[in-house]
Amino acid sequence: MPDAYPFLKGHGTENDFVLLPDHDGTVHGALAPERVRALCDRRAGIGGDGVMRVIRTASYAGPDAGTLADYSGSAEWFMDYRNSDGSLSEMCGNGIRVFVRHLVDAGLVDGTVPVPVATRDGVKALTVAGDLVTADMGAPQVLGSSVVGVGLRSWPARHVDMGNPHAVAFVDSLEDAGSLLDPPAYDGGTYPHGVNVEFVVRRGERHVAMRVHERGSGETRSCGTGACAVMVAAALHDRLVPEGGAPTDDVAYRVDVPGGTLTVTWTADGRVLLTGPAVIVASGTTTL
Ligand SMILES: N[C@@H](CCC[C@H](N)C(=O)O)C(=O)O
Repeated sequence: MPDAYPFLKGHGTENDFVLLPDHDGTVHGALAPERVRALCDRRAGIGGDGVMRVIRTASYAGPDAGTLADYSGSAEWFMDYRNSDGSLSEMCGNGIRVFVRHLVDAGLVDGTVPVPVATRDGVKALTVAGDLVTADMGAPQVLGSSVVGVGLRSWPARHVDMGNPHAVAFVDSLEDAGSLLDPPAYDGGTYPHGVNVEFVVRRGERHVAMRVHERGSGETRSCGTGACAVMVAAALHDRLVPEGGAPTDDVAYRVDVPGGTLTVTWTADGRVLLTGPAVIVASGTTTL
């Protein structure tokens, strides 16, 4: 590994990421958890909710490379995503939108046509329209119910899988979840690999607001997969979509997060589309 190597910093609705270009897999080797933690450190590092290595799918040689090899024919680029604690996640909805913003800015893809990107949850298609980037997140899995807790309080939660696990709890006030410095309590039987927990309030018709405690990153200012899980839970609660079914027409919700606003659409053919801003705000070199 060189002494200094390039990085970029970007965010989507203030869910922020360090991007590490390593196109041919020659710069970083295995991305050790302690390096991810150092990069994400907001005082001693660059700061971020996660790290994304920008690597060609065919060049990735990590332990799960066998699965990803199936994707290399359909997606040139792989989003190698890590949470700020160094753990892997299958998917990151804001991250993949920032990832594609970088690919377009750098001239690595043609942003006028859908861009396929490989993730640990399969290949996603991204489209860019001005400031907005839309990720086709595929079909949600609605898996039943659970309970989450903060301190002495607990709430029923809907289990929605967007490639990664979510527990969505409707609350009276976003303040109910308190400071969220510690992870909410959850059922380890339902979520053996941990869970992202969303607290949701209604703001109006097809309009909700949320806070999130992300697995591996703590409370963040936004979570794209979380916004999708919240929208799915809200549309089911509002009976706009039948339990176990898909919408008859496209259904769209505005989802406010502390860092901005996302739009989530559940399409008549059962896919969830996540739309919002995504920007690159800095680039440089780092020795971390
Ligand atoms: N912020 C992301 C989700 C990142 C992964 C998550 N913390 C997990 O461990 O599943 C998003 O925008 O979806």
